[in-house]
Amino acid sequence: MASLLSVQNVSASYGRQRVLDGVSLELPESGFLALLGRSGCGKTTLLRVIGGFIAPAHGRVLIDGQDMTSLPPEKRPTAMVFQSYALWPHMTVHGNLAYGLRLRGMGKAEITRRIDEILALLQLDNLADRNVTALSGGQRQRVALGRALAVAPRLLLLDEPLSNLDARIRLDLRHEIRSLLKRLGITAVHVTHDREEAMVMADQLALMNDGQIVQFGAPAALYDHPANSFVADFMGASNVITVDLAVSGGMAMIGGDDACPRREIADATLVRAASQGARRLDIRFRSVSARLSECGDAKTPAAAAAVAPGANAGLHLNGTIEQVTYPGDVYRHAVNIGGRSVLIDDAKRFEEGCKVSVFMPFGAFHLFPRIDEQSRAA
Ligand SMILES: Nc1ncnc2c1ncn2[C@@H]1O[C@H](COP(=O)(O)OP(=O)(O)OP(=O)(O)O)[C@@H](O)[C@H]1O
Repeated sequence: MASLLSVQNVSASYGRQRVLDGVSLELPESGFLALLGRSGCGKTTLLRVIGGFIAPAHGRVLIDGQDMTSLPPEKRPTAMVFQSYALWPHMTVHGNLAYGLRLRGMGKAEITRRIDEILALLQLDNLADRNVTALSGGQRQRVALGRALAVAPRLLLLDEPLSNLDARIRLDLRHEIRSLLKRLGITAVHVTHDREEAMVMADQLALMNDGQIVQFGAPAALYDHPANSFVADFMGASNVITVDLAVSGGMAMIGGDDACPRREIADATLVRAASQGARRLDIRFRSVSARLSECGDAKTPAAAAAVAPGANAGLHLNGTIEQVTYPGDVYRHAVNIGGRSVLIDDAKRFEEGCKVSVFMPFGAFHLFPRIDEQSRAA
């Protein structure tokens, strides 16, 4: 399918600070892309380059195959929704919706028809004559969205539109915006640093770090198959244990200390990495992915099998409970494994100081071999 939006090798700087570094992406018609990443990684700058508010130092932005790179925002078929709403405070809802249409020289009758449509679509009909300063945050953001949709853009740009709203309204609006855009077949790029928001709203994620896209793909692809340790961490696998890695007889050997008893793993990627000089391995996992059992229990095969069917179908690590909290539904345990503290959720409460066995089934954790610079150079 031809791309509606094509960003080609874009770099941008503020003065001497390079903020985008060779960013490329493609988005098909009706696609919903979230630019995701920590504060300062360059998401908003990329959105502004797409909208024409910032000129890139290198690269091109194409919409429907047309080069937009040197066009100002008003000449692009885009509309932006800002975090701050950016509504005219002295105008009514109707006045705000009409503003952009008048600027575009649209006739009065057509403006009225278009606005009635938008008011109905966003369930703002009964607020048309109200001044926008007398609206709630959620209503204001709906007006801002309506104003952007009224000009029928080819591409809608959303700059953290939900971040000023309270948590409950944010959850509702996520679904409302996604289903509205899908119904209208609108193509959109959405900036957020909220992983869950990006995952539930967008079809595609571009996870950014330091001015580059580190992984691009469907939410499930980034969640289940993170390309590297950074992506895994951002996608919620924030627990990390580092163990030794070696290769022996064509098998990868991991661990070899009290926290991680030595064991073989038949994994071609690990064997290759170990052969290429990786000596350490980061094991990343989510708090919900591991199960705890008391060390005494886990030593008996029956107890281990009760923890997970097929005791060999995963990894066992040894740790000590440092702290227990109850965020709701499950107990959250801070567990010390080989000097590293990780968080593990379990329906059962394990007391502080208790020695535990931590079981992680295969598929529930991610392995990232570390190749240090010396072995890489060799
Ligand atoms: N107008 C500006 N002048 C100078 N530096 C800027 C300007 N705007 C942003 N920056 C810097 O550029 C970098 C990227 O900023 P950008 O706003 O694109 O990040 P972001 O990922 O959208 O962050 P956030 O989630 O906090 O909005 C940051 O280091 C920021 O401080």
